[in-house]
Amino acid sequence: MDKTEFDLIKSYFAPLTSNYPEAYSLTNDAALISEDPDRSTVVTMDTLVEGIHFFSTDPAEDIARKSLRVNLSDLAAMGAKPKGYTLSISYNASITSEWVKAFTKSLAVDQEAFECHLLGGDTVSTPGPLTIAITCFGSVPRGKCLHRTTGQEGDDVWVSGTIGDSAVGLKLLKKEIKTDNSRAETFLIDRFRIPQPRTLLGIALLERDISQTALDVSDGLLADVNHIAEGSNLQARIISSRIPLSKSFQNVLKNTLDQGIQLAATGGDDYEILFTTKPKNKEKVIELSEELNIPITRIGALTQGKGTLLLDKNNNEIPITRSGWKHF
Ligand SMILES: Nc1ncnc2c1ncn2[C@@H]1O[C@H](COP(=O)(O)OP(=O)(O)OP(=O)(O)O)[C@@H](O)[C@H]1O
Ligand SMILES: Cc1ncc(C[n+]2csc(CCOP(=O)(O)O)c2C)c(N)n1
Ligand SMILES: [Mg+2]
Repeated sequence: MDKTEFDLIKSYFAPLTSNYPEAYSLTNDAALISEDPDRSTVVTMDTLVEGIHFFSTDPAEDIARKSLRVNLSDLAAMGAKPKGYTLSISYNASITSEWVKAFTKSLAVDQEAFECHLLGGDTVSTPGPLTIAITCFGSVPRGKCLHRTTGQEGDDVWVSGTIGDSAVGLKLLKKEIKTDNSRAETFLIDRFRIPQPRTLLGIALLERDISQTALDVSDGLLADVNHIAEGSNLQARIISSRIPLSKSFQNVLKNTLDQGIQLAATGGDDYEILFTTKPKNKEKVIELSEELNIPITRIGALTQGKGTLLLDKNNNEIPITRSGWKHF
């Protein structure tokens, strides 16, 4: 690294606070967050570690986007509007100032797109892998948010976007599978590297009272829906044929689609919103899907019982050995 930590902060990080005066251009020890009496602040954090969450060969721009966007996805799952974030980077010896320049340039673009600002952070060195930790702040109407524990018996289970693209993108990057369809390959790898937080969907679900129960799919669809099942003391019944798969996913896995659906249901890194609603809200969900131009698919329901079942067309349970990512 040819710059000191103070040079990095001044050259690359301070400009990211330019639309947030209470960060004082990173010249103080900390920043302020002014409170709005009508809103509650939502806070979440996610840490990304090289080799665990991304590859050292991923472009700096994509590592930046992924670090911020996985946090924005958590805010969306709470129904929150993004506001700002703090950023801690543990640099190892392979990181150059050119890398930091590309990383912060990409953050600037996302800040604009998602209307959130850098508030502060921390800069350290590490003998270990590059590690990026972001704490993100957002806001909701005072005291109101989407929960994991409020599912009701008879609720429909819905999911945004398509599921499983990232898991296939990861397998392509790891060369565990191959395809000669280069357009599909690029699409799937982009889905792995560049999550699309469903910010407007989360806000609309909460503010229009369409749903009170949601989370974002990060570990794996079945593992994550099970948080809602467990938290709500109910059983989630997911119909395997209803899980939305992209054309690229289907094309690349066309010879092994049965295993492919299991990969989609458990692979993780989707960053789509999974939510439940009363069946009477079906039309509102369909209207919202059209308004936001995001596919939203009904994939199952909550019933009396325990746990999460993946069901085939004949309502028989499909056995699953691993429902999602586990760090240990
Ligand atoms: N080390 C920790 N200390 C305090 N709270 C934690 C810690 N780890 C997780 N949590 C809290 O536990 C809850 C669940 O966190 P978890 O990381 O499993 O969910 P998530 O962030 O939605 O998933 P993912 O990390 O896969 O995106 C959150 O409320 C989170 O703030
Ligand atoms: C290089 C590489 N190998 C494997 C994966 C898969 N992966 C890692 S963590 C995680 C769950 C979400 O993380 P967390 O629970 O920490 O938020 C998933 C699906 C990846 N993203 N990158
Ligand atoms: Mg987390």
